[in-house]
Amino acid sequence: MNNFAIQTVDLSYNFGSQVIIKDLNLNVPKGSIYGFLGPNGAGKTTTIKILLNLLRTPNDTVFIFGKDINTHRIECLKKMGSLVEQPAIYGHLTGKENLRNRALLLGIRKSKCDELLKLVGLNDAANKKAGKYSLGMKQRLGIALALLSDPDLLLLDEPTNGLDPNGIIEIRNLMIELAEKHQKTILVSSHLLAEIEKTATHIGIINKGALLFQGEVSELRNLNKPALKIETNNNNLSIQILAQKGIEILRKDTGSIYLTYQDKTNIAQINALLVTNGIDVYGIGTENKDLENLFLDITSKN
Ligand SMILES: Nc1ncnc2c1ncn2[C@@H]1O[C@H](COP(=O)(O)OP(=O)(O)OP(=O)(O)O)[C@@H](O)[C@H]1O
Repeated sequence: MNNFAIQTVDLSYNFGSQVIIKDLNLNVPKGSIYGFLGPNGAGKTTTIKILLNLLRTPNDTVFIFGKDINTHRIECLKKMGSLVEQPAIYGHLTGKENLRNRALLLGIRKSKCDELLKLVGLNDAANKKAGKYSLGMKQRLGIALALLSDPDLLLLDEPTNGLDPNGIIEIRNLMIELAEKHQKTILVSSHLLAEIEKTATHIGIINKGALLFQGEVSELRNLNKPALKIETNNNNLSIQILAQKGIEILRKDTGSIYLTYQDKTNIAQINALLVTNGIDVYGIGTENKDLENLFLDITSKN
């Protein structure tokens, strides 16, 4: 029994001679909200297009719910809904008409459109021209269109790009509802960790086409060990004293030094060590690097 909605095996992709995706092994668990993160140009959209079979490689190794996309193309595509780049919306039609047109094409009952308008919070704006929708409303209509065929898996490429804080919260809540109440698996790309970490259960971090981290959000947080921040009257001498005792100095800035520590007792020992060596300790406390900085650290290393 395969527990992954998406699996890729050593996926690679070139545009001409430029390597865009390198040996990418994505594992997106069923039922997860998988935050696919990376700076601009990292290869997120290209990967999503490969997952949707819009771009193909000579040796595609993409499995959707355990099925090889090349040998089970239609079956795989039926399981997927997507929002990539701009949603395909007709501005001169209302939100409801946009959905009904697509439903007609796909042979889906009309009542499904009303259900979806409600689900994405566009009930009140159903009869308004979509051209007059805000960016956030357009994105939500795009998600409703992607949901028409009732796919198990949604691929959303930067759905919150350009949205104001309210629009971002609405999309975030919608994704949580879709995963928790409707058992959808969602892969959502972003270049901002802060936007994803509140929603995602799993994270994959990509840069220059290579996967740098993949795991549960808690595993990413565990990488984020807190540091002990100390301010003294003589930071250089303090560093020497600490280093002689084998304590690892993480970094220093103009006023403070940052080091590793184990627990509260250890903090007291470090303080005592400095004081007994004649150092005046002005301040000592723990500090967590925020996840955004951790993300920058990870992506700047390759
Ligand atoms: N059609 C194309 N022809 C040539 N190069 C391309 C093409 N599409 C994308 N690229 C290049 O592939 C790389 C990855 O682009 P991609 O759009 O997948 O990144 P991304 O992570 O989605 O970035 P963004 O957040 O900016 O959308 C970039 O260097 C881009 O210039």
